[in-house]
Amino acid sequence: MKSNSLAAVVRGVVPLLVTIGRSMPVLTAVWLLLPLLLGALLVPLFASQKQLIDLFVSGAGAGVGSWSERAREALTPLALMLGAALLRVIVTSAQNVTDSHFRGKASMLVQSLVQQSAVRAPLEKMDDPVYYDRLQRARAVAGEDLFGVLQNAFSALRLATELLGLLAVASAAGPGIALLLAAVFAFSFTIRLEADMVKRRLNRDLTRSGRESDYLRETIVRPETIRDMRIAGSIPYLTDKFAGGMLRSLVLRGNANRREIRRGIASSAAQIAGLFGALVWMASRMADGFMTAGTIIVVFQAMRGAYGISSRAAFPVGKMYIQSAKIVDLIEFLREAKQETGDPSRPALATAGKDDGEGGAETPVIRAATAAIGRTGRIDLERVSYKYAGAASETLRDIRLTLHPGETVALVGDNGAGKSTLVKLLLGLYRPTGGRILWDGVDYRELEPEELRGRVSALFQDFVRYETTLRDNVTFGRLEAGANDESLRRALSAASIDSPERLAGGLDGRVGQLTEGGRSMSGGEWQRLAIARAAFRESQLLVLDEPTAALDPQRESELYRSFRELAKGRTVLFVSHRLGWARFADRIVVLQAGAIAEEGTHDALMAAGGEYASMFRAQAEWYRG
Ligand SMILES: Nc1ncnc2c1ncn2[C@@H]1O[C@H](COP(=O)(O)OP(=O)(O)OP(=O)(O)O)[C@@H](O)[C@H]1O
Repeated sequence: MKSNSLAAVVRGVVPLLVTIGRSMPVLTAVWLLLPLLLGALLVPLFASQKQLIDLFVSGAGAGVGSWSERAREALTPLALMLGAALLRVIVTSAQNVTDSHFRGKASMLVQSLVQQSAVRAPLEKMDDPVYYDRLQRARAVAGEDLFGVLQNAFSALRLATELLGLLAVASAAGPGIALLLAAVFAFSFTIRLEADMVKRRLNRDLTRSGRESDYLRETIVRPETIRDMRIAGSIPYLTDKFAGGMLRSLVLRGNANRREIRRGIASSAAQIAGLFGALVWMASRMADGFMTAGTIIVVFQAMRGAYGISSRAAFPVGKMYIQSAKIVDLIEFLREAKQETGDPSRPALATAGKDDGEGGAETPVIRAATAAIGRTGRIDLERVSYKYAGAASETLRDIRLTLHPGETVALVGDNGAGKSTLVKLLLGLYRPTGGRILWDGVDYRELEPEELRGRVSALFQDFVRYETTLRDNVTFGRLEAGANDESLRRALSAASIDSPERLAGGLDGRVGQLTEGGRSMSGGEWQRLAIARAAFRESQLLVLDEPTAALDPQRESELYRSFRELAKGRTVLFVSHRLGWARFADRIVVLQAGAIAEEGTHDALMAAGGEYASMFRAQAEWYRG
């Protein structure tokens, strides 16, 4: 067993319990204390048993003569024994109820912590495969493994407190007996745990290699395989391979079983020797009049109880060893996320310039900036550049661009030119790695992220399909304001959905296949819903990244007709490869390999005969051809 495994269990489980305890201190305290109480109750239970045995078996009740007198004398220990036994039953039931409640709530809490960490993380993080992978692992551990980890931690705690109670009982015969019991327990437990771990690892390895055996077992007897193998003369090779694999796993399992049996024998021998030694010693003390029969019997019981624990505890502790690495991973993920994003109530937009570890607390600068935002809605990009983490070169270089209030700008360019990246910077989802973006002269870094979020809306290429009601799909665009049916219908109509009844049986009709009776939708219908969602936000800047990619020509022209409605009173930036759309923009910006190649109206760019003109002619030619 690796020496750092126990450290990993402690490093994982303790901070996990601290994290949970901070959010639900009472429930955690009760969850931890009930097993302690159960262990402590063993002491009066055994003490009263000892008293009763001494009273009736050895007649040790000094000065007590008749049976009736002894019976009277026995009332107190009897009441104590019954009381302790009854209390243990009650505490056990309370503990079972608390345990399942605690585990359910704790699992919910940790899952929500992981979710909060993910939604608050700067969006650039999602582009980092290492982070994304860790997030997925943390999500899986919080969702699937945590329940089991807490169950094992609870079993281990319960057995540990019971062991402490039994040690306290054994110490009635003297500290030497308690020490002997502790030493035999430690020996038995360690070797049983080791045997358990060896079997677990073997099972894990055999599950992997077993997949190949399963595959061969299935494949070898298929007619097409037999035909193929006969022609190739490979029958003996595959059957030998299968038999060899099976034999190997049999040998390994046999070795592990024999090892477990040897460990079991060693453990039992140590336990019997311990028990025998203790009995001999106690009997000799009894002969000297220093020990009663009651003490010997209860200590004997305590020792047997502790030995039982040594084999029962191997299972939950062994499982925790296996799970500890995942829990350490989860805890580190949560810790790092907290350090990076601070206060959970803070936003998901990139909080550039607020990496002060304070989670972006509101400062006078930010307040003043927020008050200034939105007076006119002019957006300036000043020498903006952007480089993805781990990328060899910059995706955007030296972008200088102004979006005037109410203007419609088309952003065009080849695949990979950097259009979507520019969109994310404009929306405040990414922070520029060079230069700055200003809204009415105020640097994005000084703006309150919620304020900025309130002024922008977007439709992304990879728009989300919310498998809920039609109404939710639209109102998710602006949850804070109450939505009446009329405004919802207006937004739907701007996305060329004139009849929600026809689409999904009404505003409250369900869409998607998640629930029974949900209307399954085509890609284009989902896209129109996403457009309606973006339209529903009363934003100053509307960004549409390929808004028509999934639409058929009929829907596309319908959307074009409602586009003016969509653009009314706001600045619109849209990205499209269909240059027919760009023709109607106030201005066209052509991006080429991360830099602005040209800029102007359709007519001006066509007259200039540059990149845009050649792209437009190529597309027009293609349609004509
Ligand atoms: N997460 C990322 N990490 C590294 N490079 C990236 C990442 N995302 C995009 N890129 C690279 O940045 C460049 C610009 O990508 P972007 O998606 O902004 O281009 P685009 O103009 O929108 O392309 P398209 O027209 O195909 O949608 C591409 O070369 C792309 O490979």
